[in-house]
Amino acid sequence: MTRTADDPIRVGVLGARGRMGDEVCRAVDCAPDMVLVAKVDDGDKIGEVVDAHAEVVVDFTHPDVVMANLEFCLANGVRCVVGTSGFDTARIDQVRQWLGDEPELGVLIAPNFALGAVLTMRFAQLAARYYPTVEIIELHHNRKADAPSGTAAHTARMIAAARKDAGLGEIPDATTSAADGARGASMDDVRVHSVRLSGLVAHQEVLFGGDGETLTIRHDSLDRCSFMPGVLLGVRKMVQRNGLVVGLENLLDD
Ligand SMILES: NC(=O)C1=CN([C@@H]2O[C@H](COP(=O)(O)OP(=O)(O)OC[C@H]3O[C@@H](n4cnc5c(N)ncnc54)[C@H](OP(=O)(O)O)[C@@H]3O)[C@@H](O)[C@H]2O)C=CC1
Ligand SMILES: O=C(O)C1=N[C@H](C(=O)O)C[C@H](O)C1
Repeated sequence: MTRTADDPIRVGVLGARGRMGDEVCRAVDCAPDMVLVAKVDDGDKIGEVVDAHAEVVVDFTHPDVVMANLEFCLANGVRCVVGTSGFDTARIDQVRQWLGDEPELGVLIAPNFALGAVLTMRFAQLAARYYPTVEIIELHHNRKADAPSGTAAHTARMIAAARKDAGLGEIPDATTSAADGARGASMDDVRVHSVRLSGLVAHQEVLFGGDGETLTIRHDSLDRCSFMPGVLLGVRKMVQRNGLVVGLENLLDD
């Protein structure tokens, strides 16, 4: 279907009964320039998004199913805004391959849609070159499916790239662990510690250490509404943009 600027964006939501999906359905319902045309959860047929002529699908499902969802949407001409975690370099390359050399569809994969989380990652990337040591602590509700968080993995990747550009070597660490996991997981050679507690939503600290000083950058999502402006921005941008975008930061200054 061809769209005019006045047409509301037809949005489908995958994972619609989940914590994030439910919030996204409400945000889309309240957006004057969007219409919610399909709500799909586990056990429903994903083909509903095609039958309903969704232009953009928002996926907040599970790392185990998101790739199949993406493959289906792209094969059926539906643009995608993806919040689901679990995207490593291999998955990102696969999505790029599905889109092809001259993409006619757009996909946004955003490890975190909260403005403060995006800024935390940018600030961490800026600070990384100046400090010999850095570790990440991510803290989430205890019903989260995966660890470490997608945001922490992305932050570690950004820090590792900045350290490499600055010619910094391995992070010095003289500790011998007496218990498995005591030093967290190594993501791109950056230590990531995952805390899971009821009562939490989504939080992250990036700790830098130098000579006689530390710098801590912390972000807290206290409510899932913190993700909604980013999700809606992603939908508005990706309805008209082709190709793969990884990270909301790449759409903020457009
Ligand atoms: N990028 C970001 O800013 C954010 C990303 N996330 C990520 O989003 C994902 C979802 O998080 P959250 O909402 O808390 O998780 P939930 O478990 O609350 O929601 C996921 C929903 O997806 C459903 N589902 C499972 N498989 C399918 C499928 N094949 N098709 C459609 N729906 C399916 C689940 O159903 P059932 O329970 O029956 O299996 C569930 O209702 C996670 O990967 C999380 O890390 C979360 C917050 C912010
Ligand atoms: O599961 C969550 O809740 C979140 N998941 C994303 C992640 O894995 O980074 C984003 C945010 O941290 C909330």
